[in-house]
Amino acid sequence: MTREAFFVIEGGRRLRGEVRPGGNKNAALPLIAAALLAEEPVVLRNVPRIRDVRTMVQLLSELGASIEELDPHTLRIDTRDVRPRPLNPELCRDIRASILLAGPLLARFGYVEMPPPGGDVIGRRRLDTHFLAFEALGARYEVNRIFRLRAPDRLQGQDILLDEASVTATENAVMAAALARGTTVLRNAASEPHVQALCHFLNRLGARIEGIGSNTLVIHGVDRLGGGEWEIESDHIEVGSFIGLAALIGDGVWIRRAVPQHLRMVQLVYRRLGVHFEVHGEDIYVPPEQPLRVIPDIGGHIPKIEDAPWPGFPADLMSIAIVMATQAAGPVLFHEKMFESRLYFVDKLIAMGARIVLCDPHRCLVHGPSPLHGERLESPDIRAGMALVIAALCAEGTSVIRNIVQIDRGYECLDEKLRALGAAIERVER
Ligand SMILES: CC(=O)N[C@H]1[C@@H](OP(=O)(O)OP(=O)(O)OC[C@H]2O[C@@H](n3ccc(=O)[nH]c3=O)[C@H](O)[C@@H]2O)O[C@H](CO)[C@@H](O)[C@@H]1O
Ligand SMILES: C=C(OP(=O)(O)O)C(=O)O
Repeated sequence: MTREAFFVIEGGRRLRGEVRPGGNKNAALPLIAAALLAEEPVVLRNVPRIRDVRTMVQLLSELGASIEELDPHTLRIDTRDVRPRPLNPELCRDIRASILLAGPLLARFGYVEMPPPGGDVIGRRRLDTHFLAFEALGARYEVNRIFRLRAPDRLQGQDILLDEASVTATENAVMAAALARGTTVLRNAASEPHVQALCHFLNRLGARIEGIGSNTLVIHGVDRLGGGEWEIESDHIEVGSFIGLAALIGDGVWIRRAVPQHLRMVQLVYRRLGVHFEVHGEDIYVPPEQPLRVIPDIGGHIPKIEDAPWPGFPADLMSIAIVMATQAAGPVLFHEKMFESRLYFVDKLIAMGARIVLCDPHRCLVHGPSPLHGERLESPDIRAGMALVIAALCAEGTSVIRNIVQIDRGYECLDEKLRALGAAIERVER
């Protein structure tokens, strides 16, 4: 019988001290996939020990890669013995990032057959942009219950306009184009920190990618990629989550190695909720006693918080910002433009006492502050799960959060980190 894990949280404790975020999940996953392109071993440091990474590692191992854990956060990946084999459908369904195996496998073997990916249930997650890019590079594809991609002749560089700035589609296109014949120009490319990390890592292995950080990438195909090492940066979404938590119930919290360069938009948007944090070199300090108050737009208008591709406000911080808004005085409109079902979790916040109107699947109006009380909750996805943990830590009384397997997908040792800050949170397994 499989055991179920849940969090039991006693709200109302003030948090104080310091916390160190894990490596960026959405960087680790494409970097592990990119190891398939390298003809020599690669070493990845600061790899987060989270479920999604374990699944990705298992997928590569089943393909024949040899993966050694040099220390708890360092992987040495050698893919020289990888051969084209059917991919495990259950593992593919577990994570969205399994689709990231398509680009490197296509570039390396000219053929991929794979089951569809899974990932967070936050709305329909289209893959059309991935196939648009592969087709432009010369691949043919069939999409039935499984995806089949064929490019018997080497992929050929092209000038490609992506129909949306999809993160994983950009990563797949870059990996496929890195070994293509000739030059690819990838327009309307995503430029999130993890996309940039992938491009820099590939360059370290010998790829020739220009325009990193912009929305036009120029990829000069090379004949081979060698080995190399890379240190994954801290997860800016985890940092944004801790800032939110510390602003609500912190008595002074330091976040170490917090990649402040990736938090400029977060800082602007959190300011609308009256939340401030200080940057001290690579660290961030969230001061206590923040007067959480929604700052109206010029003219006294109700402000709006919406997500957008980088350098816009990250979609993965919307749920966190919504919980923050429940404790800030005044009204604020949230417009979730990227995912169709991410906002449904606000029903759980309403059950805890939050004053929120879900206007439609994409918009909700939050009017705080409202005291929250403990509830029995279920975590629908990683970020809503983290948002519910924050709400439970703010609430009066005890909350039970089930389905924390979702939270474990993206946050490493969350309960241990929170306990070290003074939170009353226990992981219970039954
Ligand atoms: C493994 C991984 O890296 N997952 C991340 C990746 O998912 P993923 O790569 O799947 O997300 P995409 O960037 O493809 O798209 C996310 C959503 O935004 C919409 N969209 C996208 C681009 C655009 O210009 N306009 C637009 O509306 C898409 O239709 C989709 O509904 O990026 C998402 C957006 O940052 C994050 O939430 C996920 O955590
Ligand atoms: C949506 C997320 O992840 P994935 O794309 O892996 O489902 C996330 O990290 O919030």
